[in-house]
Amino acid sequence: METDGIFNGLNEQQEMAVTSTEGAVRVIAGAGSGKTRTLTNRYAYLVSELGLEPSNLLCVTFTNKAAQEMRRRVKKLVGGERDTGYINTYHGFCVRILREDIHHLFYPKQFLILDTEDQKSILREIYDEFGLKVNDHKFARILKKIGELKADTGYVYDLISREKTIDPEQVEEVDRKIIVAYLKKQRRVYGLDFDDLLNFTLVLFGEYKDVLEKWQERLYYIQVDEFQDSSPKQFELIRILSKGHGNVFVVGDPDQTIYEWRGADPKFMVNFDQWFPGCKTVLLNENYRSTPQILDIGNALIKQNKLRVDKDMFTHNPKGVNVIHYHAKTEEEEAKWIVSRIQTLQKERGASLNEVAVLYRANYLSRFVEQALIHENLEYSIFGGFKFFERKEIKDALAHLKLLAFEDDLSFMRIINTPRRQMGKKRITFLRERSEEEGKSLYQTLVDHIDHPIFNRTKAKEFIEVIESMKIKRTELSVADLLQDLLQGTGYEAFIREDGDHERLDNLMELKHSVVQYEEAMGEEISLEYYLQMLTLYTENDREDQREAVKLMTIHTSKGLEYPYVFLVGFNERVLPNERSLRERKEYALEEERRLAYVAMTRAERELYLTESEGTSGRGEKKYPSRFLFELEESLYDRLGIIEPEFEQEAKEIIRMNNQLEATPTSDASFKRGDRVIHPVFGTGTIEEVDDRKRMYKIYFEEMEVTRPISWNFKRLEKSNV
Ligand SMILES: Nc1ncnc2c1ncn2[C@@H]1O[C@H](COP(=O)(O)OP(=O)(O)OP(=O)(O)O)[C@@H](O)[C@H]1O
Repeated sequence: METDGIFNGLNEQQEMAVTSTEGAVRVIAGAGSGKTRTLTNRYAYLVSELGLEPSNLLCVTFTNKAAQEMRRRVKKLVGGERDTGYINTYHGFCVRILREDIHHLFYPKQFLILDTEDQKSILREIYDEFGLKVNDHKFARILKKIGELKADTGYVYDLISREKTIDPEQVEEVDRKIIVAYLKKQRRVYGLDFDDLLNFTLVLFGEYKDVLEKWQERLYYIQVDEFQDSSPKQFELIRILSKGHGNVFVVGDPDQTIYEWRGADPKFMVNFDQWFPGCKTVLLNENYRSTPQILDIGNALIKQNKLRVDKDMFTHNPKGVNVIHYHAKTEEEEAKWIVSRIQTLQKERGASLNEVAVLYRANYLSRFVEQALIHENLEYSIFGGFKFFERKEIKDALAHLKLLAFEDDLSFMRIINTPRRQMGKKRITFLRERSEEEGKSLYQTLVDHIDHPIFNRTKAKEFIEVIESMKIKRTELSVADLLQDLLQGTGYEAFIREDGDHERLDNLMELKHSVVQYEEAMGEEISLEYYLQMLTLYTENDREDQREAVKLMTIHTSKGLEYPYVFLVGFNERVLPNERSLRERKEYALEEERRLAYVAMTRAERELYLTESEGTSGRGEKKYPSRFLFELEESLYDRLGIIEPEFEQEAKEIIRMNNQLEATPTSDASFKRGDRVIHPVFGTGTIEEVDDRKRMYKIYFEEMEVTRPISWNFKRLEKSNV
């Protein structure tokens, strides 16, 4: 490969970044400024021009998708079948290290990797063993606590120690008991969850200098993409590894930090020279992706953030069409407009569906667009997720309705043991055999044999009672009410609530909302069968993903991607900015939400559409346009659809009120780390941590032997003299 190929089309700054191979280099690169191109070409430069082997180059990306894309591009540039395994995510790279060296920590090289579902099944076993109810100790909360424990690497030493660990039976406090039991089980199967992968690696490097030196020696050049989203531990890993040869190259855009909520800290990017004195900085501020109109609106929005360094992005791209904001009166109108616009793009611009992306803040928002697309027979696929009607909780919920309507075995099997009713394999086999002998459905067989001793100590009877009572009410109730009563009666909704996964609960709410809307749109009561038949249209699974299709995805998934035509939909207050995040993290969240809107807008190359609608949300709240729209001068976009002046007033008033709530002067920290305090309920404690972001303390309370997060706003915390 000629140097020409590598430098072809690079601008001066990009070329400087590519050829700055020695020492520490930081590239601050704005949206669409060619980060990916720069990283890829630098890698190719190291291989083709400097003659290095890929096995000496570490290239960390943020997602698996990005790693694959990078490998593909690198292969194209350098050719051949070289091992590009060190082009990887942090987790993927840690797996490689551990597969080679974890035996030092007395774990087998074939350790298991646990995903969230595995973690939950471990928890389920523990709850069963201790006879605990999920209700009191939601999985999400316990997993969060496990995550908090794993924020530090201390626990790894317990896991790898060959001494006997604490017996969970001996632990009084229930949460801690669960956590201790979790660690024990995890160790028994040699399972490592995502947090462990990094922690084990750090402990391994901390304890075994020779292992660390081997890796330091091996990795001559290190480069990291999306560096602004690195967590402290990820940064630590890079820092220690780069101590070997000192060649570390990081690329990122602080304006695109969208993972602060889970520990990313842009300070590593912004203050990089603190750790790498004398580092070189390259600024990429020419945008190659978007039209000036798109860039202007993105710039105008991101400038509202206070915690940032301005980069003055510019572009030489020719002017395009204006950005459009479409305001609809209802959600259906919004969806219909989006779809008809896509059809217009096909007709008038010759756009292919592959060139169109629909972005939204939360997964449940895909539903209304999906239905409109299906209605118009436009192919679509969901990037990084499932189509709405293919999501587990939606299929489960609908199985309740189907069971009621058809008593089919498939629906029965889906829900009989979800939530758990002790209807395991043995009892199901019993049912199956009887059902075959008697030629009846599984459900009917269960009804007929419910008094058989095998079903003692199960909750099958309660289940049947709910279904039977619903059968009686069936004709009187609307489909929406049937669904509501079924999900409540069988405990399915509570099960999802207890799981604590907000996304799944949002999806369930959205499903209910969609049934209500459907009935309203039909203008009359519809039968259950009719509704289910209509739904098969949406659940048919005969679409091939390879075909040309509109891409639907969350903004988080869209990071790093680009599309000629982008629709940012559901651009409503409470959605973007997301209400829950604002409640939890106040002004930090507001800035992160603004960055999300910025990431969404800057995905667009040629045309950008911002859409939102009036009406009510799945939670029954009135909808208003996002405050971010009002932050933008109207000259930056064309508005279609009319916002009545009174409605605008009302919207602004609501935003102002929300704003006040968010900005309610959260008091400053009155205590510092190490201070001794008295809490009216928990007693005396020591401040372990002062968290500026969440504006709270972590306090260890001695008498109860627990650590609790306490808000800075809590007024009844007093200084203790003991
Ligand atoms: N020097 C250049 N000349 C022409 N086009 C370029 C140049 N550099 C990058 N591009 C193009 O600009 C677009 C954006 O590049 P890339 O995807 O690498 O940006 P990025 O910095 O990763 O963006 P973001 O952070 O917003 O995801 C791509 O289509 C790329 O091909």
